[in-house]
Amino acid sequence: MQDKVWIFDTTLRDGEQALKASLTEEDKIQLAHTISRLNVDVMEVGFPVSSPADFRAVQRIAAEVKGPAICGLARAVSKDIDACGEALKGAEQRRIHTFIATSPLHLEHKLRMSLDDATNMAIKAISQARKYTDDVEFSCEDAGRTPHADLCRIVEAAINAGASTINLPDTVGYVTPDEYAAMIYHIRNNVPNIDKARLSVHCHNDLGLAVANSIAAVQAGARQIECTINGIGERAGNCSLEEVAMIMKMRQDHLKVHTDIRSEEIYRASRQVAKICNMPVQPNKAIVGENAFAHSSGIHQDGVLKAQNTYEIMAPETVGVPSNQLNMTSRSGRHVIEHRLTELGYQKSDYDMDSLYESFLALADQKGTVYDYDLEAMIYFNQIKDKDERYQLQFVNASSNSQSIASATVGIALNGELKQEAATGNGPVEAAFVAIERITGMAVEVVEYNLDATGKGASSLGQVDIIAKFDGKQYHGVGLAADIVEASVRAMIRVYNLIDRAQKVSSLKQQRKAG
Ligand SMILES: CC(=O)SCCNC(=O)CCNC(=O)[C@H](O)C(C)(C)COP(=O)(O)OP(=O)(O)OC[C@H]1O[C@@H](n2cnc3c(N)ncnc32)[C@H](O)[C@@H]1OP(=O)(O)O
Ligand SMILES: CC(C)C(=O)C(=O)O
Ligand SMILES: [Mg+2]
Repeated sequence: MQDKVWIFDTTLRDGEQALKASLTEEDKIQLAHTISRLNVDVMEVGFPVSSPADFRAVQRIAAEVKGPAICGLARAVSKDIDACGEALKGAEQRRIHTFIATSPLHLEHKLRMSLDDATNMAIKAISQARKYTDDVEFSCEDAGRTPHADLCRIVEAAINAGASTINLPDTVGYVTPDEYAAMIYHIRNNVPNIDKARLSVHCHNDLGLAVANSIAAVQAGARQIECTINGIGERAGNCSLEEVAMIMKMRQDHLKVHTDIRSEEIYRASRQVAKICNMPVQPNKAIVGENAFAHSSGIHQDGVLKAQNTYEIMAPETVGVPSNQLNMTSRSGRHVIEHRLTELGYQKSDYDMDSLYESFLALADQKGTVYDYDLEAMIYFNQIKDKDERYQLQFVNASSNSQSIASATVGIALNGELKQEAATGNGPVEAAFVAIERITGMAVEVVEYNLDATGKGASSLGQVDIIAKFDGKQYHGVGLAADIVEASVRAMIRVYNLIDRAQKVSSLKQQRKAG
């Protein structure tokens, strides 16, 4: 039987500490339900003494969220322990987590006390916490920079006072994996009552080692990892839950431990945390980043199409990602194009791959990603010529000020004939879009609108990216101009031209079927 490693999620405590705006009570409740679906063992959900709102949030989660033990954080101070104990009263399983710093640096400069004083405060706090629950965790803050002998003294005293979990945090993300493992071994071998407690680790990512340190600690005998979804937390963040959980799942053969995490819930939880916490996930983030299961180069795509595990060590579905993604770019090869066209219902006899690939590369070099509708257009028109576009921008005039609604006039050459319309809106971009809608007679739904500066300083160009929906399909338009309204209008006109081309492709397809 393999050992279980407990997963202690602290997204709603340490993770929340890093946010620009604290989470509301409702946000916390929603996320607490999501985190409990991951089947974590313990959820640290706040610091009840810190504010009335945090006290209420912890109290509500304790009453409403079933499954994991609900935990609150408290300094080794009487009023913190009472606040924590009171807030957790409604929980089926409750844990009080109390802590005090033990490193010489923190003792001297922050707490301004000796290790003996800190030890006495810890003993008092743990004994007080035990009046509320049998499940008390004690942390030696900044353990990573604390001499091993000092850690042994305070840990032994904490266990004698009634702590059943001992956490040794690398609070400032300073230590290396071998040093961290050595610390865990030292504590296991030199604290006489250590068998009465579970050893826990809590790593920060200042040097990018939080996950590696946590795994090294597990290999040295730690049996609880403290972590957060997407690795959010103070400064560079905490150890990421999804990464350690998947390391222990995918490398059980080597690590010989397991967790109870329901990995299929990971992606959903990650997206909710990113959204509610307003902390986007970087695209290349392991496990949950947008590119974690995306393949963009021809050799990789060919490999994955032949056998998925050539370039995927885990199936995307294992972490709740619906499927992998094969991006078509100028680094793609013929195999992926053929595969995509087969998925779209084409047979090899419908196109000449060599000439299609040539057009594909030309387009991919020009615009980056090639979409399905581009491929189809290439089949029907062989190549895409901008001069054939139905809608060509002639001019845009927009005016706005802080006191009245904005207005815009747009002129578009439609099959060579100038059409112009004026409209108003909440801002000049909206007004211009309404004017375009009037000219084209078609309403599109803007799903995403992104504005970026290309270049430096005030002379930089505005780049607008629009994802718009029309008739169930999505279209991507990009516009670049010194004026951001013009960039927006150019991006939108691109969308209308893509819709026009898709409509032409679809009527050609029907004619071909009929004839
Ligand atoms: C490593 C970590 O992540 S620890 C958790 C960090 N999280 C937070 O700090 C979020 C919640 N914190 C808060 O709301 C506030 O800081 C409070 C309510 C805890 C305290 O607020 P204040 O009383 O105004 O104190 P302030 O935050 O300015 O200073 C902290 C005080 O706690 C002391 N302290 C710090 N850690 C501990 C501890 N573990 N045990 C006892 N006292 C401690 C400090 O020495 C300082 O004491 P001093 O006032 O005697 O100098
Ligand atoms: C409170 C403790 C566990 C902490 O967050 C840290 O040391 O980083
Ligand atoms: Mg921390």
